[in-house]
Amino acid sequence: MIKAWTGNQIRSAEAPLLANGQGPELMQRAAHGLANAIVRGLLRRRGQVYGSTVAVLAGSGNNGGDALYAGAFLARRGAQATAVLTSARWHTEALAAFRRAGGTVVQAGQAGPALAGELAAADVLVDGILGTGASGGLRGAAAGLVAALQERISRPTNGTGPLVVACDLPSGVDADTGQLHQPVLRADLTVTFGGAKLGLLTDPGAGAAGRVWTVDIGLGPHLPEPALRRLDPGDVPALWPVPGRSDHKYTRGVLGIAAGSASYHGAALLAARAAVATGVGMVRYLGPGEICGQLNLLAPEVVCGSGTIAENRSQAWLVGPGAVADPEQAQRAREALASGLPVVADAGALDLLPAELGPHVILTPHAGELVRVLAGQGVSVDREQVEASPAEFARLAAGLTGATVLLKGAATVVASPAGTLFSQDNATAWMATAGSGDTLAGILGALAATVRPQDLDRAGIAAPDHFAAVAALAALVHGLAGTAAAAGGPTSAAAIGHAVPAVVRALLREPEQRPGR
Ligand SMILES: NC(=O)C1=CN([C@@H]2O[C@H](COP(=O)(O)OP(=O)(O)OC[C@H]3O[C@@H](n4cnc5c(N)ncnc54)[C@H](OP(=O)(O)O)[C@@H]3O)[C@@H](O)[C@H]2O)[C@H](O)CC1
Ligand SMILES: [K+]
Repeated sequence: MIKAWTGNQIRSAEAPLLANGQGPELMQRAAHGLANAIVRGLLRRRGQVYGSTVAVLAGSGNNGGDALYAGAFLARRGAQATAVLTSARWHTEALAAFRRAGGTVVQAGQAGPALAGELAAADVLVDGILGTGASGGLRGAAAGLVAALQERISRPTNGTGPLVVACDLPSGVDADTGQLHQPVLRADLTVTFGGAKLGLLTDPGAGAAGRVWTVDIGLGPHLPEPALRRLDPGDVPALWPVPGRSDHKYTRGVLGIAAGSASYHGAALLAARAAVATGVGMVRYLGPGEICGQLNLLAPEVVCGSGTIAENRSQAWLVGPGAVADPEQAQRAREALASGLPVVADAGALDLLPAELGPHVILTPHAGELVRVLAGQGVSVDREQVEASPAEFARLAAGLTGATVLLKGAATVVASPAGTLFSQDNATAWMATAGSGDTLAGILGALAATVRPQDLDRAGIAAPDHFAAVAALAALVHGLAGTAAAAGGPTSAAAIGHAVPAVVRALLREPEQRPGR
């Protein structure tokens, strides 16, 4: 499990060590970690550090200090290092060490217009302007320089242009929300200290951070419960509802699905097939007879039922996909939402939410649907605002509705009503295709019906976060299945579902054979 904290949590963990006079030692550990990561990057790209050109953008605070010490280390390894001071103040000892190591220093405010071009030609560009002490976005000369660099360095680089390495976080990324305060120089790699920052694992910050590498600087004993968690493939075996010898279909768990409508069949078919592929004791289906007929052909494992939610005993319900303008499906969704059973509420069901919900109800909106969910709670936001700060709005929606909220996106974020966050970044952009969300809903429904609370407890997930963890697990498996189905090219929602069994099989195998490694 990958854990992340807010900037303030990291700073508070650092406080007792600073009070003990260990500040310089922490900075040395951070700088060494940063320099080592850059050395590895240079070796991969050029085969050697000697003779490479390294440009360090250094702000006035300790973030600039870390970057300057790392620059000094690289200069001693034979790199030609240049520091660009973006403020009239700087970290005195670090700059002195940088100069002693042979580094060249320029002031951003005094440099001519050619500076950005020169920096863009370096082998490595280190962004050490702002760290956790930032307030808002870049200002003054730093803002001008980064805006000019943004124009010159296109991302993704496909291996051309400098290796951009962010020191602790890309300057302009809000450590606590992932919001971007432009201009932000998108990094290939972010080397973060003491613990990952929340804003590096949630969009849009995650998109600006590139790969995130955490350097242990000894804050561990002082860190509180993380503000955000990310499940990784290694977490799956402990959480997966692997059937036991004495299990039968009812003890494994039954998922009821009330999805689809006369005019929309596909969503129900995709969700039901994905649920079957995920491994569930049984899938019951309630909905139009034409869809039952198609399910008989495409997923004969699914049992078509009739009557009410209460009359079709299930461990969990999935309601909403493709359920448009269908009063019977709407009635079933309302019943399921009031049943007290775990419910995955997607698409059409998001417009039918009662005033009182609990964490066992998992809402699965995309950004546009979250806008509607929030409007139902009296909060007026637009899609752009949600996309600019998805973690913040997912948490707000969870808090207001009382439900668990899985907000779909490049990095999918899950918020529990208790305020805990998960984020999963396992998907590929090829998965942005119609029906992909229905497949996710089917996977999640199956897991909501089958994951055992005692396994979640044993994995250290507190009861109020159980359903958020189940949603994160579904997002992880959906992302890995989509990545496997796409295999670097186009894919379809049905193909994502088909890929689930093989992905789960591999996840349950020995560690070195797991996908996503
Ligand atoms: N947390 C740890 O365990 C460790 C952290 N390290 C590193 O330290 C930084 C945090 O350092 P800090 O000095 O507190 O803050 P910053 O380096 O982020 O910079 C704050 C200064 O920057 C100026 N500032 C603030 N906002 C802006 C802005 N929007 N635009 C331009 N400049 C801004 C401000 O200075 P002024 O002179 O302008 O007032 C701030 O004082 C952390 O991120 C780590 O990299 C340790 O080295 C290791 C342990
Ligand atoms: K930075």
